[in-house]
Amino acid sequence: MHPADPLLSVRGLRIAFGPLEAVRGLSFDVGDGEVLALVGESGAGKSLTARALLGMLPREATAAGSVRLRGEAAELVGARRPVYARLWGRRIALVPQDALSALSPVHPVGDQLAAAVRSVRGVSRSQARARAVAALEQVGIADAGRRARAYPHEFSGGMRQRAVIAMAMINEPELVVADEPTTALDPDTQRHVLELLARRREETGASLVLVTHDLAAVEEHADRMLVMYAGRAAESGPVDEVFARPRAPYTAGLLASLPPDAPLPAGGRSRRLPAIAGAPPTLAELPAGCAFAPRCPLAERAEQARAEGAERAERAERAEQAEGAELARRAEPAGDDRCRTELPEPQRLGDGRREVACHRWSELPDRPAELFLEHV
Ligand SMILES: Nc1ncnc2c1ncn2[C@@H]1O[C@H](COP(=O)(O)OP(=O)(O)OP(=O)(O)O)[C@@H](O)[C@H]1O
Repeated sequence: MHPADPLLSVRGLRIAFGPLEAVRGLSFDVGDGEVLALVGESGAGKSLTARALLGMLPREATAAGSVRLRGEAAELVGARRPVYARLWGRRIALVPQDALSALSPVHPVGDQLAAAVRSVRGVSRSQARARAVAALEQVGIADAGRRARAYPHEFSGGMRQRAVIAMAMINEPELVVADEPTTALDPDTQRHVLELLARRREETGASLVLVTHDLAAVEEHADRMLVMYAGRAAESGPVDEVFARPRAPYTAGLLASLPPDAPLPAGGRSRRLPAIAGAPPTLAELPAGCAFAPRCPLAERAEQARAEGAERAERAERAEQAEGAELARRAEPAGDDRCRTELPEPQRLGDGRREVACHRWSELPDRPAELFLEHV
């Protein structure tokens, strides 16, 4: 890769379990110091994508496509363990969902951090130890010298997650992949841990791929977002632009279900929010065209228009108005069935920083949340 290339470049990534494809041709870049959020409902393929970047896919998964890290000669998709072992901690690191799975229960936390330092740098035991204590201090663990001697089970959930962030950052990797790093925590701790992750990222200048369901966190901490649906990108672009004007109906539906900042109406204890009806398809039942079509108000509107057009044409035909039938057929340009039959490919919009994979993105109204209100 050229020095001007992005730090990470993913092209046509596919991840399958036997005949079932969970990630179906995903391409994206991550620039230096950039925070890219991967969002989308459960099962969209976010975690698998994150794990593919780290060479940590489940054994039974097969991967195809390309993952390149700038400066690495090796193609990382399908790379053998020694290739990744060279990168782990030094160039790429994981902040997992579950801190306990990342920490050994039988060694004090400080020893684990020190071992991580020594695995990468030729420093003495006492230097590594000092570095471990400093790393715990950097993530806001008070009395770090004493706490370094404690075992993971002696830490609270929030402290463990901080320790895992310290571990991921200790050798200042260029790319950190955080897979739902706060889901196991209570909301207040979630906020603090995310802020900490963002601060450490900034201090080290690392790039971050953040897998999350939390759109408020995306708005606050990410530069760009990639919205995934059924293993593909529905939309991607700078966070402020996507939030201000989503282009894919799926993104619009996700954003519409975010609680608004405005206070509740007087006397109201809750408000009904627009929501996307239904659930994503399972891997075994992916629809032929756009996977979102069965839940998409634009696809539904087109379907209706098509049905009405066909009905009018039929009526005209019955009345032997051949000309009328032809006109009725032509009068419904929005009524074609591309959504149900053709997989939408990502298209670049404007200056190329945004992409959308939707046949009907140009039909999305200015206030798309209203499209989803009908489904509440
Ligand atoms: N080891 C596995 N064997 C079979 N299918 C799997 C395996 N791991 C993941 N999958 C399937 O791949 C799809 C994508 O999973 P993935 O965990 O990447 O989704 P996700 O978007 O991260 O969801 P969540 O937000 O719930 O973590 C899901 O349908 C999941 O059931």
